Amino acid sequence: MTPVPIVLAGHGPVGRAYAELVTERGRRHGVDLRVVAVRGRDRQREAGEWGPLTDLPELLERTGAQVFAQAVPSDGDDRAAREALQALDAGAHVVTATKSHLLTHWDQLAQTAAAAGRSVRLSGATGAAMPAGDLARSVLRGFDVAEVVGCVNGTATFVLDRLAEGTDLDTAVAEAQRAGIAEADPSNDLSGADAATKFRLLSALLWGWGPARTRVETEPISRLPDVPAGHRLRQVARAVRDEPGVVQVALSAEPESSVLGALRGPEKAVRYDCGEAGQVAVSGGRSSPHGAALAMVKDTLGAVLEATTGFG
Ligand SMILES: NC(=O)C1=CN([C@@H]2O[C@H](COP(=O)(O)OP(=O)(O)OC[C@H]3O[C@@H](n4cnc5c(N)ncnc54)[C@H](OP(=O)(O)O)[C@@H]3O)[C@@H](O)[C@H]2O)C=CC1
Ligand SMILES: N[C@@H](CC=O)C(=O)O
Repeated sequence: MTPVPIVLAGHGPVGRAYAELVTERGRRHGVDLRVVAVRGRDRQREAGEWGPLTDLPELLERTGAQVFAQAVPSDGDDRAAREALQALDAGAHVVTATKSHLLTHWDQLAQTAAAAGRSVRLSGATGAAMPAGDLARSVLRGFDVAEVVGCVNGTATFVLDRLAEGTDLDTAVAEAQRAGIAEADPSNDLSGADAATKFRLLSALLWGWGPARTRVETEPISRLPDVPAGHRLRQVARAVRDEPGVVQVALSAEPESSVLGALRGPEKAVRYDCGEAGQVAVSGGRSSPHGAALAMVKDTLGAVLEATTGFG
C-alpha cells in the first residue's frame, strides 16, 4: 500500500478521534492513511514529539501531505481559511469538520481547489456522521431538488426533548455538553445559527448559493409553545430552490410519526423534496465528536479514492 500522508489541524475531541481511527479504517479499504503531523493553536507534533508551530506550506511539502484535515474551532478565525487555501495550493485535498471558513471563503476555496485539481470535503461540517452533505453534493444530482428541510443541530433536538420532559434549560444544555454534542458556548446551537450554517452549506452544495450571501432567519429556543398531542417540538431548518439565498430556522411541532418528529436525543435528519423523484430523507448517523471524526475518515477515503475536484 502506498502511504497517504495527512497533516491534521486540531486535536480537540474530533481531531483526536480522527487520528485514532483513520489509519485502521484506511487499511480496511486498502489505503495506508498516516497522520504525519498534528497542529494545535501554537504547537505541533511530529514523530510523537511536540514542538513549536512551523510554516504550513513547508510542512506540507516536507511531509508530502496528500490530505489536510481540519478540526479546529468554527469561531471565524481566518487561520482556518488561510491554511485550507495553502493546503490546496500545495496539492493536498482538504477534509473539514470546521464550518466558519466555508461560509466566508466558499468561492475562493472552490476556485483554488479547481485550479489545483483537488477536492474539499465537508461531511463533518454538515451533520457529523449523517451523510446529508453527500446527498446534496452528488447523490441527488439531476433530481432537481426543490426544497430541503431538516433538524441538523443535535443539541437542539436533545434539549427540546428534555424541556418537554420538564428539565430546565441550563440542566439540559449541561447534559448535552457532557455528551460532547453542544459547543462549549452553546449559543449558536440554541439560537438556530448552527442549523442555519449547516443549511447554508447544504444549499451551496445543492444549488450553488454563495453561503456568504445567504440570508438567515432564525428563532431561538427560549420558550416552549403549546404542542398538539402526538407532536414533538423541533428546531427545523428550511431552504427552497425558488426562494434563493434564504435559510429559515424555526421551532415547529412535528408529528411523532414523521421523519423529524421521530428523532430522539441528538439524532439529526434531512428531507429533500426531489419533485418527480419523490422525497428522499436521511436520518441517524452518530451525532458526536466520534461521529464527526468518522465523517472525516469517510471524506478522507473519498478524496483519495474518487477523482473529484472542488466541492463537487
Ligand atoms: N463536537 C461535535 O460533535 C462536532 C464538532 N464539529 C466541529 O469540529 C471542530 C472541532 O471541534 P472540537 O474537536 O470540539 O475541537 P475545538 O473546536 O475545541 O478545537 C480544539 C483544537 O483546535 C485547536 N485550535 C484552537 N484555536 C485554533 C486556531 N485559531 N487555529 C488552529 N487551531 C486551533 C486547539 O489547539 P490547542 O489544543 O493547542 O489549543 C485544539 O487542538 C469545530 O469546528 C466544531 O464546530 C463538527 C461536527 C460535530
Ligand atoms: N453542536 C453541534 C455539533 C456539531 O455540529 C450540534 O449540536 O449538532
